[in-house]
Amino acid sequence: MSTPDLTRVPGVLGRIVDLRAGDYRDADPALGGARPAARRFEAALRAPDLSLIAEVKRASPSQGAIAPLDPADAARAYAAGGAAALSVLTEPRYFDGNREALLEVVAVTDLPALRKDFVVHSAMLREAADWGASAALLMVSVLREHTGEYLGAAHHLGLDALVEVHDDRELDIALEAGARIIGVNNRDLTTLEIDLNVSPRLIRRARDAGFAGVLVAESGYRAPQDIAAVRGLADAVLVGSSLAGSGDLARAARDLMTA
Ligand SMILES: O=P(O)(O)OC[C@@H](O)[C@@H](O)c1c[nH]c2ccccc12
Repeated sequence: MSTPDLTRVPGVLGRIVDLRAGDYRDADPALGGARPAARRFEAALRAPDLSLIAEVKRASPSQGAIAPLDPADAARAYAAGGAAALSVLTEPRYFDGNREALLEVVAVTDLPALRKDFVVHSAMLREAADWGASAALLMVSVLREHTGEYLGAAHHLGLDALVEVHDDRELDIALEAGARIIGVNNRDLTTLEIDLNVSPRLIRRARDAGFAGVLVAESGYRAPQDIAAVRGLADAVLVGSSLAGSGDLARAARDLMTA
């Protein structure tokens, strides 16, 4: 597999992916044999109502420390609060994530889990599958023209892929690559600024282009009114900070999704 040219990735995102690429520089790129596709993450988001993907997020570059969550406790609380799927940060420096967080979450719930990291090496996908994740995040802002290749690798490993975009050009790449699940990030990861109009706009564009897969609105959702803007448009919302910092994760998840 080829390595994306990370020198073109700007801002905060560029710093994070550089460090991640360093972490995996000597990792074995082999994917191993094909694994069966369970499609559990995708299936969980295909419910008639708007689904919640709740994120185990202890810190972020924009906020610093959010809450010292115990991943297993957080996963149980999110499940009790009605989440359809979970997202677990495994990036260590900026998000205080790690492998153990994902392993603990997978051990205590039946909900499908997404490995949320800055995938820049095929070994990161093999790990995601080995650790029990149902899906991995693939960021078009990082992978660019390699997105299709990484999508193929994820599928080879039996993983679903959440292919993340933030603008029109990235959406075109995701559609062309054959993504089955597309996430639209309201946050510009190069500046960390949030614009809640990005998701509805690009989700409409994807549907107008005939995309029949799953669409996820990501980042910046704090109140039921924010969620209202993507009801009937998105299949799911991905929410981290506002739930993680709430003190009562089950209740916060339930309240946020109540129309
Ligand atoms: O904490 P928020 O604003 O609810 O956002 C959650 C999630 O969308 C965000 O953590 C995220 C979206 N894409 C990413 C890529 C890498 C790291 C983090 C992210």
